[in-house]
Amino acid sequence: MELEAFCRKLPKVELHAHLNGSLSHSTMLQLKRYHADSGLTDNTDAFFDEFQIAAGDTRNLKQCFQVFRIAHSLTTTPEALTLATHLTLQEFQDDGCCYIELRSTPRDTPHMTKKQYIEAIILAMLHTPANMTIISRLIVSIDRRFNFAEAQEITDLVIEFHKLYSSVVVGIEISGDPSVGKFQTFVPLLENAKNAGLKVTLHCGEVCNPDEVQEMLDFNPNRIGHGTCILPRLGGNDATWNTLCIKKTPVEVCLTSNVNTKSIANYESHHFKELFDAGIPIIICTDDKGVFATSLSQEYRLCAETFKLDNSQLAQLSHRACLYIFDETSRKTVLDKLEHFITHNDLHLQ
Ligand SMILES: CNc1ncnc2c1ncn2[C@@H]1O[C@H](COP(=O)(O)O)[C@@H](O)[C@H]1O
Ligand SMILES: [Zn+2]
Repeated sequence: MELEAFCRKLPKVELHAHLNGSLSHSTMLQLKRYHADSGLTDNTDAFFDEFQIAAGDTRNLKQCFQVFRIAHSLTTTPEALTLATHLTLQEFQDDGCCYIELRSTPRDTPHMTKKQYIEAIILAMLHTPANMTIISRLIVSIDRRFNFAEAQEITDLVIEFHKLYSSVVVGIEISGDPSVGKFQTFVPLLENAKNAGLKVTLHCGEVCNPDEVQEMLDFNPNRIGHGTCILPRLGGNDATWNTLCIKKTPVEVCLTSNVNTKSIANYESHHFKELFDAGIPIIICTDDKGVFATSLSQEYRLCAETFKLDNSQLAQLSHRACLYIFDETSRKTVLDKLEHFITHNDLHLQ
């Protein structure tokens, strides 16, 4: 089987995907049509094409955070959010993804509150179109630029919704512009969420800030995203790298995102290699498949091509990723699917 086809067929789990960053060109067009049909204002025409990166182009992180506003102006009502969620889940399913933890930052808009924002995604996940088999769960995001009160409002909502819909709302995370805000602001809130049974993942080391990386690893999150500036050669230090090697905190690796935002110079020098060799759990993810014009199967293919992995090793990566999904009750279902694929394709796990 061709590598591209294999990567698409391989049952995969997506554990790091921001909803508004995952909107494809076609989803955005459908959202624009919904706006037109509903008589809602749509002011995205002038900069619509800036959202998805052009082939071969890069964008630094700061520029990246500007383009999310384009998607945000198309997801301001519960109906638009439902449509965006369903279309995005369908695309992940079509790409061979069988379980996804989608994450999103609740926003107050002229048409809904933060509470209605979260509720709309939960209901969209509970009431998927009939042909949808992908298992979807929600991680609620806190933006680093939020002050304590704003972050507390979101944490309280997540805990409340986790009690009501524990099968859907599985985690909380910190994201947003890494040069803004302080991790320590959110620690007491994350502790509360943890105590309420939620899992925690953190965007960690997207920019050089070894003190914060150390604080994050010492917090013992269930997973971290990116983990770029942890190795000494990438702006971390011996202490941060040693801590990661000892704790073996699972890392959500987003190759295209890291290279497109210039966090990493090129694929060959990506820290995947060191993480892999050190036996640190790796989960291949997309981050923002809409913004970076990628897909989960493309990330697996890139990984195989860059680091010379064979099909069994790719299956092993996907298999191992299943161990770190937040919804433990879905783990067996997902593993069974993958093991069935492995047996029927003559692949071998080590
Ligand atoms: C590229 N690396 C990244 N680093 C940090 N945060 C990121 C990100 N990519 C996306 N986000 C976060 O996700 C939001 C968009 O989705 P939602 O509105 O939440 O669904 C962005 O505004 C940012 O806060
Ligand atoms: Zn991210």
